[in-house]
Amino acid sequence: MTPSARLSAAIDLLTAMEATPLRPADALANAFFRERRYIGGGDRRAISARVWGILRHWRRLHWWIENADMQPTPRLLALAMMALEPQGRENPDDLFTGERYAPLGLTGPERRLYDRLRGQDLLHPDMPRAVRLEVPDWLLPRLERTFGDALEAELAAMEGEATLDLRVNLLKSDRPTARAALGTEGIHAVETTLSPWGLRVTGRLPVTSSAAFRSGLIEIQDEGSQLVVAAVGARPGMRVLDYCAGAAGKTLGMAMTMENRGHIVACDVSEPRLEGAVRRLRRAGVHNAERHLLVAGDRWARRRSGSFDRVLVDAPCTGTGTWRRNPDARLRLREQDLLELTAKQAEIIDRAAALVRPGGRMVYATCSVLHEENTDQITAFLARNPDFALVPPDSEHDDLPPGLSTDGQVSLTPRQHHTDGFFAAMMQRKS
Ligand SMILES: C[S@@+](CC[C@H](N)C(=O)[O-])C[C@H]1O[C@@H](n2cnc3c(N)ncnc32)[C@H](O)[C@@H]1O
Repeated sequence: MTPSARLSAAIDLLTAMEATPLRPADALANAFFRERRYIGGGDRRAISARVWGILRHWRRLHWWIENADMQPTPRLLALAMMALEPQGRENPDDLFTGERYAPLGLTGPERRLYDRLRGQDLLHPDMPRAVRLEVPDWLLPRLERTFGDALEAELAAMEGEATLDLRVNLLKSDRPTARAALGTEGIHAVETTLSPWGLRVTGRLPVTSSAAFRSGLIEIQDEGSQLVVAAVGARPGMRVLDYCAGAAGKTLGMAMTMENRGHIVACDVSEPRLEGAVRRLRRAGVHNAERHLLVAGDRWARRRSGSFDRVLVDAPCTGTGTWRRNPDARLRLREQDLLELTAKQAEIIDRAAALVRPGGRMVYATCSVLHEENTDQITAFLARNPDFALVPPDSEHDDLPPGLSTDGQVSLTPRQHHTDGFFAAMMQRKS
C-alpha cells in the first residue's frame, strides 16, 4: 500500500470506530482487517499505529479542532495529529492527494487548520485538566482521589505502550531454558524483576507462532497479572478455586505453582470464556483443573461451601489499569459502568467468600486503579464479614517479592512497577 492508501484506511477505521463507539477498538480493528484481507501485515501495523496514536490523544485533538470552530471528523483528527505530532515528519500534501486510494486533497479550511496547529504542543495551558489528562470529566475526581499529587505522572505512564510479558510455564520448563528457546527463534527477552516466572520481550515479534509458545513453555501474561497469581500462593495438594476464571489466564499460573498436584476449579458465568480455557490448559500440560459454569442458584457452589484452601476473585472491573493496551477504553467508560461494576464486585466477593474454608485464604484482585473497586471494596467487605482479615505477605503463603504489599494489599501501576495497573488484597478466614 502507498502511504496515502494507508492513511485512507486509517480514516476508514476511525470512521468505523465512530459508528460503534461502545465496541472496543481492538475488536473493531480485527473485524476491519478480516474484511480486508488484501491489507498485509506491515500495512496493518502502520494503519493501527496511526489510529492508536489518535486514540491516545482523542480529547486533546478534539479540543484543538473545536477551538478552531470546526467539527472533529476522522479526517480532521488524522490531519490534526499530523500537525501536532512532536516529530511532525509528514507533509499532508504528500498524503491527501486525491489520487486513487488516497484521501481527497485538503480543502481551504482544512489547510488553515493544519497551518494553525502545525508546530504547536499537543498540550495547551488553556485545556481543561480532564482534557489534558485524556480522561472523562466524571472520572477525574476519582483518579485524583486515587493518585493525589502523583496523578499527572501516573497518567502519563498509563499513556505509554504496554510491554509484552510472558510467564514461563514451570510445568514444562524453567526461566533460563525458555528464554534460550525463544532466543533460538529470534525472540529476545529479559527476566522480569518482580515476577519470579516472567520474561519481558524486547521488540514486537509474533510470540504466538513460536515453537516455545505452541509447545506450552510460555504463556502471554502481563507481569502484574503474574503477581496476582503469586499473591494467591497456591501450593501442591491444595483445593483452589479461581472464581472469575475467564479463559483461565490465572488458573494456568496457579496450576503451575501447585505443580499439577491437588485440585483447581476454574469457574465463570461465561461459557465461551470457559470454553477458551480448554486449549490453553491442554497446551500448558495442566492435569489438575476442572471447569465449572456458574449459574443462578448454583447447587455446585452451595455443596462446596467452606471447602477451598485458596479462592481467587479476579473480579470484572473497569480495566483502568490496562489503558496502555486499550487507550479507547477510557473514552468508553461511563459513570454508570463503574456503579454497576462496584455493585457486582461486592456481590461476587461475598459469594466467593462463602467457599473459603476456615483458615483458608481469599485474594480479591482487579486490573483497575480506582479506590472504589479496590480498597473501598475491601473495607466494605471486611465490615460485612468480620470473620475475614487482611494478612501480611509471607514467603510460606505467597510468592510475592518482599516489600511489594502494604497491610495485605498490593497496588501496581505502570509508573511505579512497569506493569499494568493491578490491585490484590490477601485475606484469611478466621473461622
Ligand atoms: C477480569 S476477568 C477474568 C480474567 C481471568 N481471570 C484471567 O486471568 O484471564 C473477569 C471475569 O469475571 C467473570 N464474571 C462476571 N460476572 C461474574 C460472576 N457473577 N461470577 C463469576 N464470574 C463472573 C467474567 O465473565 C470474566 O471472565
